[in-house]
Amino acid sequence: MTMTDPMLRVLLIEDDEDDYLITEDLLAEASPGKTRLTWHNCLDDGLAALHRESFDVALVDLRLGPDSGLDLIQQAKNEGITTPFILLTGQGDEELDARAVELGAADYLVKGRIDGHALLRSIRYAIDRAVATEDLASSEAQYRLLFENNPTPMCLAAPGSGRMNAMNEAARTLYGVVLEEVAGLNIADLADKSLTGAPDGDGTVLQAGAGLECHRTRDGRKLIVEVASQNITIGHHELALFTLTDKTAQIENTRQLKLLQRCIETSSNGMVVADARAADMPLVYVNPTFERITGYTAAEVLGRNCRFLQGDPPDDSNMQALETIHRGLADGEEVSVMLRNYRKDGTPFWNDLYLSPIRNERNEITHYVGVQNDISERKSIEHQLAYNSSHDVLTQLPNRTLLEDRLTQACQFARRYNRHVGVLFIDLDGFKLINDSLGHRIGDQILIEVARRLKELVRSGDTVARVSGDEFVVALSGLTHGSDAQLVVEQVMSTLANPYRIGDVTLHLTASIGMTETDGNISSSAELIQQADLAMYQAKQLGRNTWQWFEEAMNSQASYRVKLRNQLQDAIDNHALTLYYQPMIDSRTGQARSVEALVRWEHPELGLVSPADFVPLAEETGQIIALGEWVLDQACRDMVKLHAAGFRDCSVGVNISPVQIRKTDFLATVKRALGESGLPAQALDLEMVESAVINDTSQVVDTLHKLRELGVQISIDDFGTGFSSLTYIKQMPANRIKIDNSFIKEVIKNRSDAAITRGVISMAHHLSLEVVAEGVETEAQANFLRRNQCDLLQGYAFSRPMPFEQLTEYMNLHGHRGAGGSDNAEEEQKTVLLLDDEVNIIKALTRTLRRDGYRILSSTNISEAFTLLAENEVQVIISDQRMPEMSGTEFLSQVKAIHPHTVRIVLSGYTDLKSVTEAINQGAIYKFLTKPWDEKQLREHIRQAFKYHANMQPQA
Ligand SMILES: Nc1nc2c(ncn2[C@@H]2O[C@H](COP(=O)(O)O[C@H]3[C@@H](O)[C@H](n4cnc5c(=O)[nH]c(N)nc54)O[C@@H]3COP(=O)(O)O)[C@@H](O)[C@H]2O)c(=O)[nH]1
Repeated sequence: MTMTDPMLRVLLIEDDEDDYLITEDLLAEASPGKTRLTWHNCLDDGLAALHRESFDVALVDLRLGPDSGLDLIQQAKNEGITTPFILLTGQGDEELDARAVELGAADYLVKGRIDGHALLRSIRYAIDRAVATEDLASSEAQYRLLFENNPTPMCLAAPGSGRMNAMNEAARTLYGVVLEEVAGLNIADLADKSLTGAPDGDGTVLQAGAGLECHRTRDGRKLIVEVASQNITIGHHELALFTLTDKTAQIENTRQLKLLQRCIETSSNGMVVADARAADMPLVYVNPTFERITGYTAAEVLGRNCRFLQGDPPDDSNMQALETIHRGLADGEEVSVMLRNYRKDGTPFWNDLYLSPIRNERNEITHYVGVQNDISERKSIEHQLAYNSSHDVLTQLPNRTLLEDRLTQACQFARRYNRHVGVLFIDLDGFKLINDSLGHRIGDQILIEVARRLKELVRSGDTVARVSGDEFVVALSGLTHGSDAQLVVEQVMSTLANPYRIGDVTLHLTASIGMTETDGNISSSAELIQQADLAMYQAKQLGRNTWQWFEEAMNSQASYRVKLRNQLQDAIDNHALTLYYQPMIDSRTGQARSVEALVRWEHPELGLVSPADFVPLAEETGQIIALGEWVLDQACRDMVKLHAAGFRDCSVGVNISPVQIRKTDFLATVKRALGESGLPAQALDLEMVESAVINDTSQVVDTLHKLRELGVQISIDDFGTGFSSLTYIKQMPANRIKIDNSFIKEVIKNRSDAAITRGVISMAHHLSLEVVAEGVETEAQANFLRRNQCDLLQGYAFSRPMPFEQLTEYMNLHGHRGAGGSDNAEEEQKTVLLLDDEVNIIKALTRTLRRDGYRILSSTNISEAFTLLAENEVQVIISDQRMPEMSGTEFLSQVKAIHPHTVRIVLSGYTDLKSVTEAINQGAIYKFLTKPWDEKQLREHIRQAFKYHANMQPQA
């Protein structure tokens, strides 16, 4: 029955026509005119009708000729026919009834037992059921469609076992599962089994009752899934419905966003965001660094345009930068500018600002982000560097670069206005000495003071510059005449000569000044400085503390010196130097027992160059250090060879420049030379002029003492030409004095020279020093010197300086083949005299010293001691201080005068400081030892005393 056809359309498939007629009657009786019955009498026709037409119900007889109504129903169902069936049979049969229902028949009626109403009721019931079943099927299909096509991935699984019942397409796509696989899956198969515990959702909000799980797709991709489940019943089945929302991308995005936020928050750059669409572009975000740089809090600035940073009134220096910003804003482009901004407290800072537009998907500018960097510190360093590159840090004076600049300007001015420029090159005399001896702190103070005095002296348009350590330049501009510079130089000289008071120290300084002048027509300002420098050098040569004008000839001298200096450096580097040796002859034996090493330069063009020509230059340039080291090393090596040839007692004198000895590592240099060559320290004699210690006492004298302790010998060279001050001689722990050849030259004719020579020999001997006469050219000179007990003679009379190869030959003829210092031979002669009025002390001392094998003489009274000294060769005397006849120091003072070569020691139980100090100062005693004595120490003192004596003595 349809809306268009109100008749009930009934199909009867029945092989018995009577039954058809009966059925027709029954229907007509029960529902007259309301049914339309169609009859077919066999299975095939019935089925064809069912396919062809639409019926509300089909009544099917059980027996259809050879066929069964049940087969028809089954076939019809199989072929998709949904028409409800009622099975008609001739008899009741329960089994048949059940089978019919099983096949989908709506009812089972027994023919002959039903009336029209029952039939109609059964038909209506069958139709209703069919409609209900169809409705249900359609609703099921709708739900399946909804499930299958739901965009949210979903699964249905058995609640207990988790066996998968269904997975919708979204879920299958998500996990990469094909439909056929679903039945074999378990809900647990979706989870990532390598991980335990819930993943970090990074604050992702989940629906109530849901949880996050780590899952894996079939191809191994990791998923973070929000899983929610609920139990549902479908049909009579209890099922769990899982909704699986993929949160992987969302969580990753959240993480990225948070990271980005943290970066912005912790950035060392200030960051601001302004809303480009709101009126006046207010700030909508500032990061903490912005707050730190500017001093404003976010709350104070959000909603405001950031121009408040530009100060009130706005800083004019920002004009150009602001223009760039406005242009960038108008063009929607990025800009980078440097702004002078102001913090909340009003202090300015340099803001290195980078402004960039942010666009939305439609390419519209929505915001501007500004990245700011406080570069105030960098700016100030740049400023400082710029200043330092043109100024001297210590004195704050312009340096050479700025000086040259100013000189160039001064020359331009001079050319234009017909004026002159004067340049004074000032070098402080002996400043290095002050620096080295009093320390850099005092040196620096002096330089600052010099700078101050010079600045005070010149006019404002003039320039005072510091061009190196102790060198200053004064540039005088706009002079009417070049010679006007002379007026200034005199003032400079006298100003600088005023005393310098630095703390407790008062110092006097002079300066050597070179001057030049120009009318401005020069090729470069550097040339002008160089001219003044050359003139200054000339002033130095003239004895310092003076000034000198530049002359053209100085240029060629200077270039010769520069050439020579370079060539000398090559000679040092390429070992083009050589050593000559000149023997020193023992005046008593006539044998050579010492030699002096004298350096020579084998110059490719000039031939053999004398050290007199290049040593002073090397001293000036500092090349003497490398040169001197080479000489020392070579001399030690040569001497070891000479010793090996049998001349073991021969020592070598090496000239040491004051520049060398002042170097703090000089001691180490000597030790290294001795160590590397194997030469005994006693065989090395360092010859130095007395001026080496002048003004520079403490450090140099200390070094000399340490050298003496090593056993190295010290000679005072060129004695008589310098101060010949006894104070210096006393300070220098020397063994020898070398009388300068200027005294020897005329010694046999000139009474003064003879007197001086005799006096020096005598004084030296009284100081237990050996004397060498230099420049002995004649036998007569030699005889005079011998008669006056000069110990050693050196000069052309015996030999000129010669190369080492010749020296060996010379030594074979004139040298002394020494025993090489056999300890036993020396010890046999070692005699010590003990003087003490207490016998027990004598005995105790004898016991102590006997162990060292000395010959021991002793006495308890002074006159006997004098007798013993006259009769015996005594080297060391130990005397008591408190004796009845006279004090020990008095006794030893007398002994010194008579037996100067003895080594004299006081051993005392009490200390009269005054007499002891006097005795020591007069050189009467070598050591002052106290009673009671430490045996070991005493023996060591005596051993040292013998050694000291041996070193003092001319070698036999
Ligand atoms: N710092 C160093 N100075 C050195 C070194 N080698 C040499 N010098 C010094 O150079 C100066 C010149 O030395 P030189 O030309 O070698 O002259 C020496 C002798 O040759 C010369 N002499 C020797 N005997 C005579 C003589 O009978 N008559 C005479 N007219 N001259 C003679 O005297 C010079 C030795 O001088 P001195 O050193 O003072 O004993 C000179 O000052 C050398 O010191 C070096 O390696 N380092």
